[in-house]
Amino acid sequence: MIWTNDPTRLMLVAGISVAYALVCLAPYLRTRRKRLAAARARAAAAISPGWIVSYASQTGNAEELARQTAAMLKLAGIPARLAELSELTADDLLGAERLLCLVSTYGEGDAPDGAAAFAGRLMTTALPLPRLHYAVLALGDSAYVQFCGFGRALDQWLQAQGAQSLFPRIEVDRSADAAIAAWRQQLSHLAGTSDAPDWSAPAFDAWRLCERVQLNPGSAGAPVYHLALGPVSGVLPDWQSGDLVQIAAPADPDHPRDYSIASVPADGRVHLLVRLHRHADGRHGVASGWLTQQLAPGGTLPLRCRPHRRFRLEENADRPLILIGNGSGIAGLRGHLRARALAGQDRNWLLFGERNSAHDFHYRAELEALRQAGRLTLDLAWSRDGGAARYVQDLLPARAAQLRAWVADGAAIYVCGSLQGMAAGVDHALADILGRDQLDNLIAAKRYQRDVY
Ligand SMILES: Cc1cc2nc3c(=O)[nH]c(=O)nc-3n(C[C@H](O)[C@H](O)[C@H](O)COP(=O)(O)O)c2cc1C
Repeated sequence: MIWTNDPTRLMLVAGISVAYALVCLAPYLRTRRKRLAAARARAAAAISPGWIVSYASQTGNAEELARQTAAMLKLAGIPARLAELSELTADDLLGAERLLCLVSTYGEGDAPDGAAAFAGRLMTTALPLPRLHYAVLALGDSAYVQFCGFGRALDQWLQAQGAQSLFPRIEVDRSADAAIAAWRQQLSHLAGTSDAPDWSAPAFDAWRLCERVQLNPGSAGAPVYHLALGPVSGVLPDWQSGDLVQIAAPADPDHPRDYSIASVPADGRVHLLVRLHRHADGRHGVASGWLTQQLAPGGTLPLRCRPHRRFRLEENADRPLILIGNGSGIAGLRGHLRARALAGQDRNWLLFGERNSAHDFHYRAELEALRQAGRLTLDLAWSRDGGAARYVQDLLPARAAQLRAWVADGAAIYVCGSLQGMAAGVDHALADILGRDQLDNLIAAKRYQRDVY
């Protein structure tokens, strides 16, 4: 060992030692820095992923496609947040890199109920979104004047905020397969994957018409029929009250029609209420004419059940229920009443409107039996009977206190029936009684659900 007291030499030795230590430490520090950065990035991605798949859907088509979109991205190794459009905040949009929007249109070019808050809150403001890349899949029906109105409005708003479109908006006319395939192809391209799962909708099964009864003989309105259907295979699918079926009429198989299910699986049959539609020139509607006039009892029809997530009871199953509807809208509400009877839930209030009590009181016997058993509060409006309340919405003002009390007690409100007249009338009456803010809160809490058409 060489020892020295020379301060210059000592300084030199110390300097060399520090430099050596730094050389040894550098790779460790570099690796640690990288590890920490990766962990930070992972945490950031978990909180606000770069990709958001958002949907606005009334009867579940856009929601289902959004789920499939998110699943496909996941398969390609891209974690995306799946969110209803109204869940997104300005910060979510400012922080996201890619936003895929799958949205339908309702009313007359309007946003679906679940997106009304987004349309009102964010689409009326200016947000700088130059970092955001987005794509829109707009679902609609070209029979409406405002075809894909909400999808188009959303696209325009995003563009106006400086967001960059990943590819031109794709519009889906009545669930057309070609447009959905185009969206899938764009996604495969974006995600860099070619082994995406097939998105074909579930197949139709053969069902049998077991029973058909006209519910309103003598009515001033079009005939309404109760249909009971059973699967030819004998195996009943599992559905929940509030769900829909799609039926493909032989004369128009590419455009299946949706009907609300009026029964529960415990009934052993799918019950539907079908009103015979008549065009101005006297021709019958393609699907309703076939189901109510041509198809003979015992005949078969192609049918598939469709979950209607926005109209199921789900987390409202234990709440008091206020059911409001008119005409054939009683179908979806009756499904809920049957589910409630099975579950032993007695806090049910039905407000229903039709033309004449003598002819149009669909399911009168069973509704009155429920009322007599103390399992249903029943309020009726007959537009042709000359009573004080003509339409179902006219029943509400006189019952404002009771309605507020039920809502304060945690009730959920389900509305089923005509969009024209009824849905808007009921919405205005509810807003007058509860206040628009409370009604918006009920929508956000999924305690105000609508199946209107
Ligand atoms: C009452 C009602 C109103 C509708 N209004 C429009 C409309 O104004 N424009 C349009 O393009 N489609 C309209 N549609 C068609 C829906 O957008 C279309 O059926 C879509 O596939 C529904 O998707 P969803 O299940 O995700 O809500 C309407 C449908 C219903 C039942």
